[in-house]
Amino acid sequence: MDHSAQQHAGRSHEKMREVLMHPDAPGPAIHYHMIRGGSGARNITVWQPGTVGAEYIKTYGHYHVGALDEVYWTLQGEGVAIIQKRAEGADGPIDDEIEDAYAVHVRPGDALYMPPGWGHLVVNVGPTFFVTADDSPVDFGESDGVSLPGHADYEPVRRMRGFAYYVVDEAGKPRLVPNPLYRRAPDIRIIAAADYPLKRES
Ligand SMILES: O=P(O)(O)OC[C@H]1O[C@H](O)[C@H](O)[C@@H](O)[C@@H]1O
Repeated sequence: MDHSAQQHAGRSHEKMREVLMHPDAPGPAIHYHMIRGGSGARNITVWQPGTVGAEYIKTYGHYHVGALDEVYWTLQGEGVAIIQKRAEGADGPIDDEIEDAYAVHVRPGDALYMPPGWGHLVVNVGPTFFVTADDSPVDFGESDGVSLPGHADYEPVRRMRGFAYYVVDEAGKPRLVPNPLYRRAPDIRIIAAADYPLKRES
């Protein structure tokens, strides 16, 4: 089957306003570009450089549905990944209580593991396009499988207007700003990829 005409999508500023620190700040029409080939051919994501109301351009962010995990390989540019785990309540995860979180500085050659259940987004903190490859699956049978795949849950992120931390530009350097809508989140710092402890179990 030739899916090449359906393989790409862009995340619009209108959609991103749901999760921005400053939703009314101006931004590029498209924040990032996605090309999906699935776990075999890989998915490629290209972030625009720049900021929106001081916040660096980022992906929307999502939690995986079910036990799906994912690896991101940085191909070009400089990024910060935010990975966060919600507390578990009697009725499932509690969206505004983050039990554990990491902010990881990534550069070309770094591979970053996103474990099942952990939410993840990635921010472009450099002056160039930021480009990654990843191995999450794609289903072209879904109505919007490239832009909004069924294995990703965006709703908790929309409700919380983003993740527990926004990554903002402060005099040319990334700084974490807590999202005040979260009731609980660990106090974290940006760490190097070499110090990130989560790994795929083989
Ligand atoms: O799904 P979003 O939060 O918009 O983030 C976008 C990215 O997320 C996933 O992890 C995909 O596998 C990437 O290929 C995609 O480009």
